Amino acid sequence: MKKPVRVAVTGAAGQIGYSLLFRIASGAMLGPDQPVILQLLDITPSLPALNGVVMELDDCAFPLLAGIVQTDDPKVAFKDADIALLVGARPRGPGMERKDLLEANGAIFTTQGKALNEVASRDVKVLVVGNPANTNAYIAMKNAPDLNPANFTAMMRLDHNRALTQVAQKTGTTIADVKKLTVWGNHSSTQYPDIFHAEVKSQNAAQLINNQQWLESEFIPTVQQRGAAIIKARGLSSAASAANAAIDHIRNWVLGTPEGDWVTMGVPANGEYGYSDLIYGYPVTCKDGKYTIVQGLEISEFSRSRMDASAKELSEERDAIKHLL
Ligand SMILES: NC(=O)C1=CN([C@@H]2O[C@H](COP(=O)(O)OP(=O)(O)OC[C@H]3O[C@@H](n4cnc5c(N)ncnc54)[C@H](O)[C@@H]3O)[C@@H](O)[C@H]2O)C=CC1
Ligand SMILES: O=C([O-])CC(=O)C(=O)O
Repeated sequence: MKKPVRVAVTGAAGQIGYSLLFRIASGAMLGPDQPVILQLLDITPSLPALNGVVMELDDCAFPLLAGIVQTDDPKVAFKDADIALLVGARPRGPGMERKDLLEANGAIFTTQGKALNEVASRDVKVLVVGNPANTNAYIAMKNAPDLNPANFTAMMRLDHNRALTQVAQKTGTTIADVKKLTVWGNHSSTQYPDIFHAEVKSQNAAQLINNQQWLESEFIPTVQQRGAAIIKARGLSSAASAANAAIDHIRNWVLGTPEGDWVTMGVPANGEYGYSDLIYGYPVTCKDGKYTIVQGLEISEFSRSRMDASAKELSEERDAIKHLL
Protein backbone atom coordinates (compact mmCIF):
# COMPACT_ATOMS: atom_id res chain seq x y z
CA MET A 1 0.00 0.00 0.00
CA LYS A 2 1.36 3.46 -0.96
CA LYS A 3 1.75 6.20 1.66
CA PRO A 4 -1.36 8.46 1.66
CA VAL A 5 -1.13 11.80 -0.15
CA ARG A 6 -2.43 14.79 1.84
CA VAL A 7 -4.88 16.78 -0.28
CA ALA A 8 -6.08 20.10 1.16
CA VAL A 9 -9.29 21.54 -0.31
CA THR A 10 -10.60 24.99 0.62
CA GLY A 11 -14.23 26.01 0.21
CA ALA A 12 -14.96 22.34 0.80
CA ALA A 13 -18.59 23.01 1.82
CA GLY A 14 -19.32 24.86 -1.45
CA GLN A 15 -20.79 23.66 -4.72
CA ILE A 16 -17.49 22.82 -6.43
CA GLY A 17 -16.41 21.03 -3.25
CA TYR A 18 -19.48 18.85 -3.43
CA SER A 19 -18.54 17.68 -6.93
CA LEU A 20 -14.83 17.41 -6.18
CA LEU A 21 -14.31 15.62 -2.88
CA PHE A 22 -16.06 12.37 -3.76
CA ARG A 23 -14.08 11.98 -6.95
CA ILE A 24 -10.76 12.66 -5.20
CA ALA A 25 -11.66 10.08 -2.55
CA SER A 26 -12.65 7.54 -5.20
CA GLY A 27 -9.22 7.68 -6.85
CA ALA A 28 -10.19 9.69 -9.95
CA MET A 29 -7.48 12.30 -9.34
CA LEU A 30 -4.40 10.38 -8.19
CA GLY A 31 -5.16 6.86 -9.38
CA PRO A 32 -6.84 3.69 -8.13
CA ASP A 33 -3.93 2.63 -5.90
CA GLN A 34 -3.20 5.94 -4.19
CA PRO A 35 -4.71 6.50 -0.70
CA VAL A 36 -5.55 10.10 0.19
CA ILE A 37 -6.12 12.11 3.35
CA LEU A 38 -8.58 14.97 2.77
CA GLN A 39 -7.81 18.14 4.74
CA LEU A 40 -10.90 20.30 4.37
CA LEU A 41 -11.11 24.02 5.06
CA ASP A 42 -14.10 26.30 5.14
CA ILE A 43 -15.09 29.42 7.11
CA THR A 44 -16.57 29.02 10.60
CA PRO A 45 -20.25 29.52 9.61
CA SER A 46 -19.91 26.80 6.96
CA LEU A 47 -18.51 24.16 9.34
CA PRO A 48 -21.91 22.53 10.06
CA ALA A 49 -22.49 22.11 6.30
CA LEU A 50 -18.93 20.82 5.92
CA ASN A 51 -19.64 18.27 8.63
CA GLY A 52 -22.60 17.04 6.57
CA VAL A 53 -20.31 16.56 3.55
CA VAL A 54 -17.86 14.63 5.75
CA MET A 55 -20.72 12.41 6.96
CA GLU A 56 -21.50 11.61 3.32
CA LEU A 57 -17.83 10.91 2.57
CA ASP A 58 -17.88 8.48 5.51
CA ASP A 59 -21.01 6.88 4.13
CA CYS A 60 -19.32 6.17 0.80
CA ALA A 61 -16.82 3.86 2.55
CA PHE A 62 -14.12 4.74 0.01
CA PRO A 63 -11.28 2.21 0.38
CA LEU A 64 -8.70 4.89 -0.62
CA LEU A 65 -9.83 7.50 1.91
CA ALA A 66 -7.27 7.19 4.70
CA GLY A 67 -8.42 10.15 6.81
CA ILE A 68 -10.40 13.39 6.90
CA VAL A 69 -9.57 16.65 8.66
CA GLN A 70 -12.24 19.41 8.86
CA THR A 71 -11.28 22.86 10.06
CA ASP A 72 -11.68 26.62 9.77
CA ASP A 73 -7.94 27.16 10.33
CA PRO A 74 -5.75 27.30 7.18
CA LYS A 75 -2.70 26.21 9.18
CA VAL A 76 -4.48 22.99 10.16
CA ALA A 77 -5.82 22.40 6.65
CA PHE A 78 -2.45 22.97 4.94
CA LYS A 79 -0.28 21.08 7.47
CA ASP A 80 2.11 18.90 5.43
CA ALA A 81 -0.24 19.16 2.42
CA ASP A 82 1.18 17.62 -0.76
CA ILE A 83 -1.59 19.10 -2.92
CA ALA A 84 -3.70 22.19 -2.17
CA LEU A 85 -6.83 22.98 -4.16
CA LEU A 86 -7.76 26.57 -3.34
CA VAL A 87 -11.43 26.68 -4.28
CA GLY A 88 -12.92 28.70 -1.41
CA ALA A 89 -13.90 32.15 -2.64
CA ARG A 90 -17.02 34.00 -3.68
CA PRO A 91 -18.42 33.14 -7.12
CA ARG A 92 -19.65 35.87 -9.48
CA GLY A 93 -23.27 36.47 -10.36
CA PRO A 94 -24.90 37.60 -13.63
CA GLY A 95 -23.43 40.74 -15.20
CA MET A 96 -20.11 40.56 -13.32
CA GLU A 97 -16.64 39.96 -14.74
CA ARG A 98 -14.42 37.65 -12.70
CA LYS A 99 -12.02 40.48 -11.89
CA ASP A 100 -14.92 42.22 -10.06
CA LEU A 101 -14.30 39.57 -7.38
CA LEU A 102 -10.75 40.72 -6.69
CA GLU A 103 -11.76 42.95 -3.83
CA ALA A 104 -13.92 40.30 -2.13
CA ASN A 105 -11.54 37.38 -2.73
CA GLY A 106 -7.99 38.70 -3.05
CA ALA A 107 -7.30 38.90 0.68
CA ILE A 108 -8.19 35.21 1.16
CA PHE A 109 -5.12 34.30 -0.87
CA THR A 110 -2.79 36.49 1.18
CA THR A 111 -3.71 34.57 4.33
CA GLN A 112 -3.64 31.20 2.58
CA GLY A 113 -0.33 31.90 0.83
CA LYS A 114 1.23 32.71 4.21
CA ALA A 115 -0.23 29.56 5.78
CA LEU A 116 1.05 27.37 2.93
CA ASN A 117 4.46 29.00 3.32
CA GLU A 118 4.50 28.09 7.00
CA VAL A 119 3.11 24.56 7.16
CA ALA A 120 2.68 22.84 3.77
CA SER A 121 5.04 20.26 2.30
CA ARG A 122 7.98 22.05 0.61
CA ASP A 123 6.87 20.37 -2.64
CA VAL A 124 3.20 21.26 -2.33
CA LYS A 125 1.40 21.53 -5.67
CA VAL A 126 -1.08 24.41 -5.48
CA LEU A 127 -4.02 24.86 -7.84
CA VAL A 128 -6.07 28.04 -7.47
CA VAL A 129 -9.67 27.72 -8.66
CA GLY A 130 -11.29 30.64 -6.80
CA ASN A 131 -11.76 33.64 -9.09
CA PRO A 132 -10.10 35.60 -10.48
CA ALA A 133 -7.93 32.48 -10.45
CA ASN A 134 -4.74 33.74 -12.13
CA THR A 135 -4.35 36.81 -9.98
CA ASN A 136 -5.36 34.96 -6.81
CA ALA A 137 -2.64 32.41 -7.59
CA TYR A 138 -0.20 35.30 -8.03
CA ILE A 139 -1.20 36.68 -4.60
CA ALA A 140 -0.76 33.28 -2.92
CA MET A 141 2.62 32.72 -4.64
CA LYS A 142 3.95 36.12 -3.58
CA ASN A 143 2.88 35.50 0.02
CA ALA A 144 4.77 32.21 0.13
CA PRO A 145 8.38 33.29 -0.46
CA ASP A 146 9.88 30.05 0.93
CA LEU A 147 8.06 27.86 -1.58
CA ASN A 148 9.04 27.35 -5.21
CA PRO A 149 6.96 29.82 -7.31
CA ALA A 150 6.62 27.09 -9.95
CA ASN A 151 4.39 25.19 -7.54
CA PHE A 152 1.63 27.81 -7.80
CA THR A 153 -0.78 27.31 -10.68
CA ALA A 154 -4.20 28.61 -11.73
CA MET A 155 -7.00 26.70 -13.38
CA MET A 156 -7.27 27.19 -17.14
CA ARG A 157 -8.28 23.57 -17.69
CA LEU A 158 -11.99 24.24 -17.79
CA ASP A 159 -11.36 26.67 -20.66
CA HIS A 160 -9.13 24.06 -22.34
CA ASN A 161 -11.80 21.36 -22.00
CA ARG A 162 -14.50 23.72 -23.27
CA ALA A 163 -12.38 24.49 -26.34
CA LEU A 164 -11.74 20.77 -26.98
CA THR A 165 -15.46 20.07 -27.10
CA GLN A 166 -16.18 23.00 -29.44
CA VAL A 167 -13.53 21.74 -31.90
CA ALA A 168 -14.68 18.10 -31.66
CA GLN A 169 -18.30 19.12 -32.28
CA LYS A 170 -17.36 21.37 -35.20
CA THR A 171 -15.30 18.67 -36.89
CA GLY A 172 -17.65 15.78 -36.10
CA THR A 173 -14.93 13.99 -34.14
CA THR A 174 -14.49 12.97 -30.52
CA ILE A 175 -12.39 14.54 -27.78
CA ALA A 176 -9.74 11.84 -28.15
CA ASP A 177 -9.17 12.98 -31.75
CA VAL A 178 -8.34 16.59 -30.76
CA LYS A 179 -4.85 17.41 -29.51
CA LYS A 180 -2.55 20.35 -28.77
CA LEU A 181 -5.12 23.03 -28.08
CA THR A 182 -4.01 25.99 -26.01
CA VAL A 183 -5.92 28.64 -24.09
CA TRP A 184 -3.48 31.49 -23.62
CA GLY A 185 -3.66 34.13 -20.92
CA ASN A 186 -6.19 34.86 -18.23
CA HIS A 187 -9.17 32.80 -17.06
CA SER A 188 -11.42 35.69 -18.11
CA SER A 189 -13.23 36.95 -21.17
CA THR A 190 -9.85 38.03 -22.67
CA GLN A 191 -8.53 34.45 -22.78
CA TYR A 192 -7.42 33.30 -26.23
CA PRO A 193 -8.31 29.75 -27.27
CA ASP A 194 -5.86 28.90 -30.07
CA ILE A 195 -6.45 26.21 -32.68
CA PHE A 196 -3.53 27.13 -34.96
CA HIS A 197 -1.29 24.46 -33.39
CA ALA A 198 -4.12 22.06 -32.62
CA GLU A 199 -4.58 18.77 -34.43
CA VAL A 200 -7.69 16.80 -35.31
CA LYS A 201 -6.82 13.22 -36.22
CA SER A 202 -3.25 14.46 -36.86
CA GLN A 203 -4.39 17.17 -39.29
CA ASN A 204 -3.93 20.85 -38.44
CA ALA A 205 -7.25 21.98 -36.88
CA ALA A 206 -7.25 25.52 -38.29
CA GLN A 207 -6.56 24.27 -41.82
CA LEU A 208 -9.14 21.50 -41.53
CA ILE A 209 -11.89 23.83 -40.28
CA ASN A 210 -10.73 26.65 -42.57
CA ASN A 211 -13.40 29.09 -41.46
CA GLN A 212 -12.20 32.44 -40.11
CA GLN A 213 -15.75 33.63 -39.53
CA TRP A 214 -16.49 30.65 -37.27
CA LEU A 215 -13.17 31.12 -35.48
CA GLU A 216 -13.67 34.82 -34.72
CA SER A 217 -17.43 35.05 -34.29
CA GLU A 218 -18.29 31.68 -32.79
CA PHE A 219 -15.43 29.61 -31.41
CA ILE A 220 -13.40 32.25 -29.57
CA PRO A 221 -16.39 34.12 -28.03
CA THR A 222 -18.18 30.87 -27.08
CA VAL A 223 -15.17 29.65 -25.11
CA GLN A 224 -14.46 33.10 -23.62
CA GLN A 225 -18.08 33.57 -22.50
CA ARG A 226 -18.89 30.02 -21.47
CA GLY A 227 -18.74 30.72 -17.73
CA ALA A 228 -21.24 33.57 -18.11
CA ALA A 229 -23.49 31.38 -20.29
CA ILE A 230 -23.56 28.70 -17.57
CA ILE A 231 -24.44 31.31 -14.94
CA LYS A 232 -27.27 32.57 -17.15
CA ALA A 233 -28.63 29.07 -17.75
CA ARG A 234 -28.20 27.61 -14.27
CA GLY A 235 -28.45 30.68 -12.07
CA LEU A 236 -25.21 29.43 -10.48
CA SER A 237 -21.67 29.25 -11.78
CA SER A 238 -20.30 26.01 -13.18
CA ALA A 239 -19.47 23.47 -10.52
CA ALA A 240 -19.28 19.86 -11.76
CA SER A 241 -17.30 20.86 -14.85
CA ALA A 242 -15.03 23.04 -12.71
CA ALA A 243 -14.41 20.15 -10.29
CA ASN A 244 -13.72 17.86 -13.24
CA ALA A 245 -11.20 20.34 -14.64
CA ALA A 246 -9.42 20.56 -11.27
CA ILE A 247 -9.11 16.77 -11.22
CA ASP A 248 -7.77 16.76 -14.79
CA HIS A 249 -5.24 19.50 -13.96
CA ILE A 250 -3.81 17.72 -10.91
CA ARG A 251 -3.92 14.26 -12.50
CA ASN A 252 -1.85 15.41 -15.46
CA TRP A 253 0.54 17.41 -13.27
CA VAL A 254 1.19 14.43 -10.98
CA LEU A 255 0.83 11.49 -13.37
CA GLY A 256 1.93 13.16 -16.64
CA THR A 257 0.43 14.19 -19.98
CA PRO A 258 0.07 11.67 -22.81
CA GLU A 259 2.77 11.49 -25.50
CA GLY A 260 1.98 13.78 -28.45
CA ASP A 261 -0.36 16.10 -26.59
CA TRP A 262 -0.30 18.96 -24.13
CA VAL A 263 -2.70 20.69 -21.72
CA THR A 264 -3.25 24.28 -20.63
CA MET A 265 -2.18 25.37 -17.14
CA GLY A 266 -1.97 28.85 -15.63
CA VAL A 267 1.66 29.01 -14.46
CA PRO A 268 4.19 31.70 -13.54
CA ALA A 269 5.47 33.44 -16.66
CA ASN A 270 9.25 33.87 -16.77
CA GLY A 271 9.67 35.42 -20.19
CA GLU A 272 8.06 32.63 -22.24
CA TYR A 273 6.42 34.13 -25.35
CA GLY A 274 7.38 37.57 -24.02
CA TYR A 275 5.46 37.58 -20.72
CA SER A 276 6.72 37.72 -17.16
CA ASP A 277 5.63 38.30 -13.55
CA LEU A 278 2.11 36.99 -14.28
CA ILE A 279 0.28 33.70 -13.89
CA TYR A 280 -0.48 33.08 -17.55
CA GLY A 281 -2.23 30.24 -19.42
CA TYR A 282 0.38 28.28 -21.39
CA PRO A 283 0.57 24.94 -23.18
CA VAL A 284 2.47 22.54 -20.92
CA THR A 285 3.58 18.93 -20.89
CA CYS A 286 4.03 17.14 -17.55
CA LYS A 287 6.38 14.36 -16.54
CA ASP A 288 7.56 13.02 -13.17
CA GLY A 289 5.45 15.58 -11.29
CA LYS A 290 6.87 18.61 -13.13
CA TYR A 291 5.39 20.72 -15.90
CA THR A 292 7.31 22.26 -18.80
CA ILE A 293 5.99 25.12 -20.92
CA VAL A 294 5.92 24.18 -24.62
CA GLN A 295 8.33 26.60 -26.24
CA GLY A 296 9.00 27.70 -29.79
CA LEU A 297 5.46 27.71 -31.21
CA GLU A 298 5.06 30.12 -34.09
CA ILE A 299 2.71 32.94 -33.15
CA SER A 300 0.85 34.84 -35.89
CA GLU A 301 -0.12 38.50 -35.60
CA PHE A 302 -3.74 37.42 -35.11
CA SER A 303 -2.75 35.30 -32.11
CA ARG A 304 -0.21 37.75 -30.73
CA SER A 305 -2.67 40.64 -30.42
CA ARG A 306 -5.06 38.45 -28.44
CA MET A 307 -2.32 36.98 -26.24
CA ASP A 308 -1.05 40.51 -25.51
CA ALA A 309 -4.54 41.77 -24.62
CA SER A 310 -4.91 39.03 -22.00
CA ALA A 311 -1.42 39.73 -20.59
CA LYS A 312 -2.32 43.41 -20.36
CA GLU A 313 -5.45 42.60 -18.38
CA LEU A 314 -3.40 40.39 -16.03
CA SER A 315 -0.87 43.15 -15.44
CA GLU A 316 -3.73 45.55 -14.63
CA GLU A 317 -5.15 43.04 -12.13
CA ARG A 318 -1.66 42.71 -10.64
CA ASP A 319 -1.41 46.48 -10.25
CA ALA A 320 -4.78 46.52 -8.47
CA ILE A 321 -3.66 44.05 -5.76
CA LYS A 322 -0.23 45.48 -4.88
CA HIS A 323 -1.45 46.10 -1.31
CA LEU A 324 -2.01 42.33 -0.86
CA LEU A 325 1.58 41.30 -1.67
N1 LIG B 1 -11.06 28.77 -12.39
C1 LIG B 1 -12.19 28.28 -12.84
O1 LIG B 1 -12.24 27.75 -13.96
C2 LIG B 1 -13.45 28.34 -12.04
C3 LIG B 1 -13.50 29.04 -10.85
N2 LIG B 1 -14.65 29.11 -10.12
C4 LIG B 1 -14.60 29.85 -8.85
O2 LIG B 1 -14.49 28.94 -7.76
C5 LIG B 1 -14.92 29.59 -6.56
C6 LIG B 1 -15.84 28.67 -5.75
O3 LIG B 1 -17.03 28.43 -6.47
P1 LIG B 1 -18.28 27.63 -5.83
O4 LIG B 1 -17.82 26.39 -5.17
O5 LIG B 1 -19.30 27.58 -6.86
O6 LIG B 1 -18.73 28.69 -4.72
P2 LIG B 1 -19.62 28.42 -3.41
O7 LIG B 1 -20.08 29.77 -2.94
O8 LIG B 1 -20.62 27.36 -3.65
O9 LIG B 1 -18.57 27.85 -2.38
C7 LIG B 1 -17.49 28.60 -1.92
C8 LIG B 1 -17.12 28.03 -0.56
O10 LIG B 1 -15.95 28.72 -0.15
C9 LIG B 1 -16.08 29.02 1.22
N3 LIG B 1 -15.17 30.10 1.58
C10 LIG B 1 -15.33 31.44 1.46
N4 LIG B 1 -14.29 32.08 1.95
C11 LIG B 1 -13.40 31.14 2.37
C12 LIG B 1 -12.14 31.19 2.98
N5 LIG B 1 -11.54 32.34 3.29
N6 LIG B 1 -11.53 30.02 3.29
C13 LIG B 1 -12.11 28.84 3.03
N7 LIG B 1 -13.34 28.74 2.46
C14 LIG B 1 -13.96 29.88 2.13
C15 LIG B 1 -17.56 29.35 1.38
O11 LIG B 1 -17.99 29.27 2.75
C16 LIG B 1 -18.20 28.27 0.52
O12 LIG B 1 -18.42 27.07 1.24
C17 LIG B 1 -15.58 30.90 -7.02
O13 LIG B 1 -14.67 31.97 -6.84
C18 LIG B 1 -15.84 30.65 -8.49
O14 LIG B 1 -15.92 31.85 -9.22
C19 LIG B 1 -15.79 28.48 -10.53
C20 LIG B 1 -15.80 27.76 -11.71
C21 LIG B 1 -14.64 27.66 -12.55
O1 LIG C 1 -17.67 32.07 -14.92
C1 LIG C 1 -17.55 31.99 -13.69
O2 LIG C 1 -17.64 32.93 -12.90
C2 LIG C 1 -17.16 30.65 -13.14
C3 LIG C 1 -16.00 30.23 -13.93
O3 LIG C 1 -14.90 30.68 -13.70
C4 LIG C 1 -16.24 29.45 -15.14
O4 LIG C 1 -17.27 28.80 -15.29
O5 LIG C 1 -15.34 29.45 -15.99
